[in-house]
Amino acid sequence: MTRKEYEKSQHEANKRIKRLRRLTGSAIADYRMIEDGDHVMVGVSGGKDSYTLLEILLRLREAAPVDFRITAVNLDQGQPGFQRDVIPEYLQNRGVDYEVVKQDNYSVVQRVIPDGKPGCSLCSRLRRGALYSTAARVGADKIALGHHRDDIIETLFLNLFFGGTLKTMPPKLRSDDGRHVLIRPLSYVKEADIAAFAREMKFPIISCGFCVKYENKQRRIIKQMVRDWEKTHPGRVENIFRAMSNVAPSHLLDGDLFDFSSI
Ligand SMILES: Nc1ncnc2c1ncn2[C@@H]1O[C@H](COP(=O)(O)OP(=O)(O)OP(=O)(O)O)[C@@H](O)[C@H]1O
Repeated sequence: MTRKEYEKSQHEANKRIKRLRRLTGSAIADYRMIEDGDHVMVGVSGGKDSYTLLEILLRLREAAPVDFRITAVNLDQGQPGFQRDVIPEYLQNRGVDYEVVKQDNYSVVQRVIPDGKPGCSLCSRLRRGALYSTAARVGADKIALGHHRDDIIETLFLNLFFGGTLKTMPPKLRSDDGRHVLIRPLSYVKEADIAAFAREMKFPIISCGFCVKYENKQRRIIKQMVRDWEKTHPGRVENIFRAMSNVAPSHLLDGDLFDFSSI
């Protein structure tokens, strides 16, 4: 790499960090995700998204006007080959309070889901349950997950194409039993920025044996569709994302959202 190329890449990296902080800060503010005195439990899976989430939250906390506590939690789901020492070692070195929780979801998914079928929804339900009970035990009032802008767009299309419903992953959600609040501080951040940041930070990424074996192929197809659009139709994906916060119930067909009979 020439000196000029090096300087350019440093400049890009600095801009990216600023963008990640700015977009995460905006999402937190727009949806009032974190308030003074909150205890935020960050789910860390060993993937690029949750390492990035944790790092950005730690940096924002240093400069934030509000005081909040962070506890990182890794759920060890018992999948074979899972490199269970990698995450605790990283968290220890980064100086973060953390817990590792063991729950053998792998055996449950293996028993219930035939090989080759997507196990993601069962897997995430089991994981969600374990994260909720851990949050209750450690006294966390918010649970932060590493989903990002692209996850939100893909989920919109998955629901549209296969669920016949117009919905996605919200940036903030109260659990069905009302006891927990999930937050997605990376909601405005593009996956490509996260991937580049994770490379620059050299996070010790470990793969989730689950997702490889029980992958949702439709999500992969939709991800590719969205990526193709980014190349062939610049601005289209941005518009789709903007549309989700610019909804006109009177120009849709759901009588529960708009009282058409009153017209
Ligand atoms: N084993 C786990 N322990 C703790 N939190 C988890 C675990 N698996 C997933 N999560 C949380 O749920 C989020 C979404 O999980 P998902 O499996 O969809 O992973 P992903 O989109 O590939 O993200 P990542 O890159 O962080 O793995 C993660 O970003 C993380 O915050």
